[in-house]
Amino acid sequence: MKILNVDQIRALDQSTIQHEPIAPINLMERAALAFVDWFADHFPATMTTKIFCGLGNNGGDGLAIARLLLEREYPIEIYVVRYAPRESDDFMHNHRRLKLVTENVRYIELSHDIPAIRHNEIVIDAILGSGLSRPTEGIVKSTIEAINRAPATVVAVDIASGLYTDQPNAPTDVIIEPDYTITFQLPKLAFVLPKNGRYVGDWQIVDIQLHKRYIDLAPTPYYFTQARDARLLLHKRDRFSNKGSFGHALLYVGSYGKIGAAVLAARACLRSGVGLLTVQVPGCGYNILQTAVPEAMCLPDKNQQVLTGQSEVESSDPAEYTTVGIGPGIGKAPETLVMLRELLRTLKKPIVVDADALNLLSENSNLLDKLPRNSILTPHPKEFERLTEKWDNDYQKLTILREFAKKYKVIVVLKGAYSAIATPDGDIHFNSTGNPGLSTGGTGDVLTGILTALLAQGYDPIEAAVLGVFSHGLAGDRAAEQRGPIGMTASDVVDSLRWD
Ligand SMILES: NC(=O)C1=CN([C@@H]2O[C@H](COP(=O)(O)OP(=O)(O)OC[C@H]3O[C@@H](n4cnc5c(N)ncnc54)[C@H](OP(=O)(O)O)[C@@H]3O)[C@@H](O)[C@H]2O)[C@H](O)CC1
Ligand SMILES: [K+]
Repeated sequence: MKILNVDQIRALDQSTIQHEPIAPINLMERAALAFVDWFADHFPATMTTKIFCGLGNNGGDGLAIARLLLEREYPIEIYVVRYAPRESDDFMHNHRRLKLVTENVRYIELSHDIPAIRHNEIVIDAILGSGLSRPTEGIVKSTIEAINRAPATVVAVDIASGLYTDQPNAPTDVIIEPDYTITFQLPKLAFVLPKNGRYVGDWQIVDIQLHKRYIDLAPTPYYFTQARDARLLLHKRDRFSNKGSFGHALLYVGSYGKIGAAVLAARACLRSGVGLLTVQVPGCGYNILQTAVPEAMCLPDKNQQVLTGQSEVESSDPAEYTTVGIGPGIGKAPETLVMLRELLRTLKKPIVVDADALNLLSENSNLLDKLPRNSILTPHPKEFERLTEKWDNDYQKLTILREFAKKYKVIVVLKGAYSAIATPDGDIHFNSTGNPGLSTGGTGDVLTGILTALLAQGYDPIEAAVLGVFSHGLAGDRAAEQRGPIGMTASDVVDSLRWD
């Protein structure tokens, strides 16, 4: 699913009006109805609902929502925040329609007009939407502060008032802090950025049938991966396939004290459909790996403690494998750096690079140029910062991320809530799955195993990254259902992987 910018959203609105065709006021009615359907599914008609409307189209939505909720017999109190002399046409139209069914519309011009809000009430925020053009001030700001102080449940219409759709807010900006945001048709870039968490709450998209062809043709670097997008990427298995059809992956993982990382990555790789798996671990990991993961072949490194790439048994030529994953638990020993350097010198096919392999790259940045094209790097924000530079805000971080992926022609999975996957073409795919339970040791090793398995099976590297990150998050969501987000472990994530 695409994420469009404010100008495109406005143009999409116009395109829908022209091509459907539909009168603007009827489109507003459709949006209001979609909101009210969601609202009625979540809150009973016994709860007092205070709705705060601005003077633009977001406020117009609010007035239409108020009328529709009155029809459904919700006890509604309607407040219009009169911050300017002019209202939008569709606001005025809905104002007139509302006045036909109720006299009960109050106006907030001064602070003392702001009502007290109690804890068992619901607030609907329709003050400002995607038309925000400057920081909130005056009576708008005071109303938002009063709503934020109140103990009520707050639901934002389209986007929290005061939050920019696709540009950074200043730290001093006053913005609604909703429990829910019900947004129209498309996700907004602001929703997937970490600093905005409290200004978004639990967000959901409602479909208002905006012009599909416009959306299909609109250029954007930003995408949001949902289940239906991920499902399209999944390769079907041929009935006559054999284990040779799904590649042979090599994992360079583990060091003394961190063989668990090797086990997790190996298990995840096997649970993600790799044909054959060989795991190279330091000598000390041999018995552990062979016992814990009998499905994998094991190459014990000559060195007992760290990886050097030299094996006890036979010399492993990484080029003979379909792909390589490197990093989980490997540490940063000088011998391991030599191994990484040699790997990057000789290998020309995409690999997966994680954890200490990334830290070795940031300490030896001349190696970045040597990364095979379309390799997948999986840093968390601290690792990414070490590879690049500090950022001031989430938008600047996205710019740095895109530039890095373009410059080195690699795919970067920046891990976190809504992991951001940057491609060498400059696109960013935000992931929709996952939960705070994934913030536990070993889940990154699991992701490396998954991505390595997908590359081994011949997935296009961008598709491997998008699908792998989605499936990892989904497994995390299943694990959280079973164990709860606090009790779940990385092993639970491996056990929850499913590919259907
Ligand atoms: N496109 C869609 O999918 C649909 C959107 N709908 C709803 O429409 C809003 C966007 O409506 P719009 O009128 O463009 O914007 P707002 O309601 O946010 O308000 C704009 C007016 O507010 C002024 N403004 C901007 N910032 C501030 C501020 N900080 N304080 C006070 N006033 C502010 C702005 O003034 P300008 O000087 O910038 O012109 C405007 O006067 C969208 O969010 C949806 O809720 C639909 O109804 C259906 C389809
Ligand atoms: K709003």
